Amino acid sequence: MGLLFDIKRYAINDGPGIRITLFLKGCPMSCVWCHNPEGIGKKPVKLYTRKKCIGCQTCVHACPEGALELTRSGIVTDKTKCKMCGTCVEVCPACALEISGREWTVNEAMREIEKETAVMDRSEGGVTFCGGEPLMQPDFLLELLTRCGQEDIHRAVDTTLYASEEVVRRVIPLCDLFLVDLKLMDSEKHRHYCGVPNERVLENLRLVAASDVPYWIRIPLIDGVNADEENIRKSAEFLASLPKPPEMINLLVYHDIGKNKHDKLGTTYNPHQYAMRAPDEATQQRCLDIFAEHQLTAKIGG
Ligand SMILES: C[S@@+](CC[C@H](N)C(=O)[O-])C[C@H]1O[C@@H](n2cnc3c(N)ncnc32)[C@H](O)[C@@H]1O
Ligand code: SF4
Ligand code: SF4
Repeated sequence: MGLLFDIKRYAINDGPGIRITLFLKGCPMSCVWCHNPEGIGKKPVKLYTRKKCIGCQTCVHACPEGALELTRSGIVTDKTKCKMCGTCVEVCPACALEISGREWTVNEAMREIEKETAVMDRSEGGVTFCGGEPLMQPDFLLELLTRCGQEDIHRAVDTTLYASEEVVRRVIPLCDLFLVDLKLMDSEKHRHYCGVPNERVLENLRLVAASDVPYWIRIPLIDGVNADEENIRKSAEFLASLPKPPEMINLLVYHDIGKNKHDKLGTTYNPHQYAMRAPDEATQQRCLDIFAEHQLTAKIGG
């Protein structure tokens, strides 16, 4: 069994071709900009969309735990009482409540993947395992990778590589492409913004680069955090020093989609008020030029 919080079909930015992307729940990092904050915790979470709520209180009366209350700011869930049974979600006439994260068997997940076989074949696409951090559920991931391999489905793993060396070594022979995030080269800053240092990421990236499996690098490009000349130059130098360069570097321009998700979770986006902005075109071009100076292929976008 594994915990998924989303499945995206017809994905065109998660690797080559048209893909189905499975989002595995749980992440050891907590990047302040994360656009999937509902995927960070290891357990299911409830999302509430205030603007959809009509205030009927059907959920309040239906909840067997008495965990819900209608307040001036809408429905509030007492997390100490809520057992995530989903009763409120089922009865809500306005679809204002949803639970993100449910258990899937490997067979169930494979059936979803197999539904996309024709599209994947036509477009030379495949399946991408994303998250959260897919390496946080290694047994589930390894089983799915094995099964997809048996069916000749192209497999990409979108990861921070923040995992044990043993897990990375087990994933390498079962994966056709790694999409690896390189968020910040300075380990202290990495810890500051993402909650953990980066040494393990860099060590595991050396392992991947020394293997036969191709990899792409993804950098969420954020002015005020990592789009400065020093960080981009250090990233380029590090990548150029690896046994095998990345096939592609995707610079993912910062967006604040996570804000809306935090509103639905009842949590605070960017609580420390860090200055985070999308870099302007001149900065984006400067970053591309630095990678080009190091004979590395980079582009804006996924
Ligand atoms: C949500 S992450 C999940 C995979 C893995 N945990 C990771 O971070 O690489 C998927 C991709 O979205 C990117 N991303 C997350 N938040 C973003 C944001 N606010 N703006 C741009 N890219 C973002 C990450 O850098 C990563 O490449
Ligand atoms: S590592 Fe990825 S999923 Fe985890 S918090 Fe950072 S961006 Fe989000
Ligand atoms: S049942 Fe849905 S619409 Fe009615 S109060 Fe609860 S969340 Fe709002």
